[in-house]
This record gives sequence, C-alpha cells and structure tokens, in this order.
Amino acid sequence: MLCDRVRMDAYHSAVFRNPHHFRGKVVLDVGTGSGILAIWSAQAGARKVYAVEATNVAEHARELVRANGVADIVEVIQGTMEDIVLPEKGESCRFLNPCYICSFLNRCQTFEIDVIISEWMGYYLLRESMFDSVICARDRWLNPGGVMYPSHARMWLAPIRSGLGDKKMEDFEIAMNDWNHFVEDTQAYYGVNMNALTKAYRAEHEKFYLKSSIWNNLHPNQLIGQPAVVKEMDCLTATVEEIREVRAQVTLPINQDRTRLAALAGWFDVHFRGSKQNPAVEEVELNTAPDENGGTHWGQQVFLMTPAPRVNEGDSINVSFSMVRSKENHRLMDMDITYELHEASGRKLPAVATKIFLE
Ligand SMILES: C[S@@+](CC[C@H](N)C(=O)[O-])C[C@H]1O[C@@H](n2cnc3c(N)ncnc32)[C@H](O)[C@@H]1O
Repeated sequence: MLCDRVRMDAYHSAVFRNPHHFRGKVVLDVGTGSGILAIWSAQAGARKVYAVEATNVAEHARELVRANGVADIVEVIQGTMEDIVLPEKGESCRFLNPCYICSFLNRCQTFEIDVIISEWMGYYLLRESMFDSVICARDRWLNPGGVMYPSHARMWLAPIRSGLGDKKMEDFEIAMNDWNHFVEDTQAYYGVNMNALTKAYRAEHEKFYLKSSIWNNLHPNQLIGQPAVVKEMDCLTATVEEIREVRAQVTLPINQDRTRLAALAGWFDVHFRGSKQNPAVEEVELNTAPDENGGTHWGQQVFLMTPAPRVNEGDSINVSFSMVRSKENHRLMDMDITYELHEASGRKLPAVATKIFLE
C-alpha cells in the first residue's frame, strides 16, 4: 500500500493542498498502520494527532513518528477504534461551542476532533467493512463542523470484454477431470466409490472458478460500454445500515460492435472535498478505475458472466445489482446480479441471474 503511488499521491495532495483543515487542529487517524497519514497531518500543522491502530504495527508507527520528529504531536494508541478512549478532553460541548458552563464546571466529556483521516477502503470499496469503524469514530468523536478525509465515495459498475472467463472455465474443467480420475482410481485401487461427493465437489469448484470475483488491473480498452454509479456515499452522514446492503438498478449502454459481455467490472473512487461548511480549497480524487498506466493495488473486481452473451454497439444491459455482507463472515460480500440484454433491434433477451462472491 505504501508503494501504491496513486493512493499515496492522493492522500498526500489532499492533506498538503488543504492545510487550512489541519493547521492548529486535532486529527484522528483511524487505522494508522505505519502512521503515514498521522505524520503528514502533523507536518501539515495539526496541533494534535491521535493515531489509532489495532495491531502491533502500532509499535512501528511509534518508531516512525519519533524518527520523523513529530512525537510531540502524534500520539499512537494501540487498540481497536471501537474500544479505545481518547485522552483529549474538550473545552466545549456539542450544543454550544465554546460551552462556558461545561468548561466552568469542568464536566464536559465531548472530545474535539476536527478531522478524521483514514484509509479504510477495501476491494470494491466495502470488502473488509472497515468503514464501520470510521463511522463509529465519527459518531463518537467528531466535532460538529468537523471534516472527513476522504469525504465522499462512489462504487462503479461497467461492462467489459476479457479472456478471464474462458481461462477460468478451462481451469474448472481441468479440476473436474482430475476429480473424475480420482473417483475412478479410488474405486479401482481402494474399493470405495467417491462419486456421491461429485455434486458437492462440482459446486465448490464452480464457486471458486466461476462465481468468485476476480482481482484484475484492466486496461481501459477492455471497457465495452458506459460505466454507471451503483452507490454514492457522503462519509460525514453515511450509516452502517446504509452500507450493509447496496442495491441498484442501472442501464449500461454498449458502445462496441461484435464483442462479448465477458463480465461486469466493479471499482470505486473517493474524493477529498471537505464539508459544505468547511470545503476543501483544492478537491482531490483517488480513482481506482481501469488505467493504462497500471492503476492501484485495489485494481478492479471482475464478475464473470458465464456464458458470455454476444453484444453490439447500440445494445444495452439492464442490471439489477445487490451486494450484502456474507452471513459466514461480515467482512466478505455476496452479490446477486441479474442482467437483461436489450438489443438495438428492440429484441429483449430473457433475464440471467448470477451469484458472485467477493472473498
Ligand atoms: C488499509 S490499512 C491503512 C494504514 C495506513 N493508514 C496507511 O494509509 O498506510 C488499515 C489499518 O487499519 C487498521 N485497523 C482496521 N480496523 C481497525 C480498527 N477498528 N481500529 C483500529 N485499527 C484498525 C489495520 O490493522 C490496518 O493497519
């Protein structure tokens, strides 16, 4: 992640092109990792930075903070965001700012966090569900009028061509062939018929090869139609409820002739815009769309359409998309994608439904 130039440049630009958000402010870095975002916040003029990290990497963050001469500003706290208590006691409350009664009675327990910065994005934005922890931090600690870095996020879906589907189908057939030989050999040499497990083996391998979302860094020329937004979020107001289930109906116009709809591809972008009350002077975007220069470590997620229908310029794909958290592991996602091909001639093909697992 530290070598992902697109990611690093975006966060660096967002902080240093908007020093008014940091100068003299109290910043909370949710999931500080190496501490890089906390260190930048301090270098941009923050008065105090709380850098919270769940794992032992917190030790390395402390070392880097010291080595970079910002130990008087950055305080690394090891613990999960949901459990820790910030040491800073504010002088104002949420109702009045400053609240003279609270400060006089020395009773106010509201904490003054002006900026929450975090790199919480997972594959296709929401895998790993780390944004839950950022929402928790925001609701507990962010001042009214505070800003989120990043401030907005979007999820995209687009039709693509790709050889990945054929390759995965080949791998699946090889796996099934191997299994059939294994069943024959086990019967011949050991006298046990394993065939009763063929259905389960097939289902498991079909899921692995054909129904699991595939990481890929696509070239923009693999896009065969217009992308559409399936989810937009304001990080200042988004709720866990809102991201638990993403549902969308989109139409994707095809703009290439005589090709196949091998898959739909998903990616995200985030923006650093500050807030309405306190906007960025310079907006910054972090985009993970297909990029001829190589893209990001997030790449894109490819959802195979098997079989891949033939499509032509002027056709359009109506997609009904839903993504929910997996019941077995809330950090993983299950998707239901139903698509309907509308040909330019006016003919509508029957809807095809597929399940995809983002694991
Ligand atoms: C994607 S890394 C980002 C690290 C660093 N901020 C950066 O930009 O390079 C996310 C970090 O957040 C930490 N993390 C995830 N959930 C957390 C939570 N609830 N509380 C504290 N840390 C968390 C992980 O251990 C990991 O180090």
